[in-house]
Amino acid sequence: MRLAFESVSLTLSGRPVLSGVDFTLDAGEQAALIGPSGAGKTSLLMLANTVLRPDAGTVTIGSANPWALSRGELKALRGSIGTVYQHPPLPARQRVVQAVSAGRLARQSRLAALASLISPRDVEGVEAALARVGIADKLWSHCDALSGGQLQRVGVARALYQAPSLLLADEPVSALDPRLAEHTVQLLADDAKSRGATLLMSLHSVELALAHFPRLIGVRAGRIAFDLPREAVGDALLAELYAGEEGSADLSPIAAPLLPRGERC
Ligand SMILES: Nc1ncnc2c1ncn2[C@@H]1O[C@H](COP(=O)(O)OP(=O)(O)OP(=O)(O)O)[C@@H](O)[C@H]1O
Repeated sequence: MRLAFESVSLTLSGRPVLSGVDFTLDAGEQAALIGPSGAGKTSLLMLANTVLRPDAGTVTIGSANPWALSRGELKALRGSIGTVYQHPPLPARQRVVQAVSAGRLARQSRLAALASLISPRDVEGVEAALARVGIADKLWSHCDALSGGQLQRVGVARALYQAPSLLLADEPVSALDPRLAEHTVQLLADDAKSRGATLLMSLHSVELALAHFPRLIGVRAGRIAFDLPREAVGDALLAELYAGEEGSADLSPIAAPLLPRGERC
């Protein structure tokens, strides 16, 4: 599914967050969003999944402007967009099987969705998605009994189960150890590729972005700083992108974003 931003601007609580954002991902294309904390990566992803509405400019998903659609059409469009959140918004007492099943809710009638929330119908399918992220044993656990990393993997399994045409991921591996992070980014990239889905993923790790994505979009202070094939993203460009980040003076431009979020704040 194609995703296009044209001169998109966003203001939140009276504060300009994004301005003049232009880029296009063709159907099946994959790109990583990188940039310093507070640059606007999450906001951009929330515009792409229609959680936020732009103040100016146009977001086009497939061939549709979501904000020109009827309620029913918008619901259908949202069903074809999957988002992996850094902190998956899962109710504490919900069971993992229900959380993952919910990935397909938007595609069901209201009645079927309600019934499946109470008693998931495709337990095998959900278990298979959980197995892909290594936590099939958590199928019947409550979400509040999981670690942060396990919760992130539930969020990934939910997106895999949904199999959306446009997959958006916001720091989906920030709570995972390096080996699991590597595996999970590869899993999402392979899954999107095998289905011809479009993938846009924000990452603090420039190393992961360079290793797994053919195209990198750098965001700084609410603007696109660069949008280039990975071969063209060198140290000087990265140093400029992350200039002023705490600790960046002591670290190579590549190493700085590799540090876990908490250690950079
Ligand atoms: N609801 C809000 N009201 C006002 N400002 C907001 C709101 N949400 C985010 N912002 C601001 O918008 C800017 C962009 O935030 P955003 O979360 O999109 O950045 P980010 O690049 O994803 O950051 P990080 O890498 O730390 O997650 C930040 O300066 C943030 O403080």
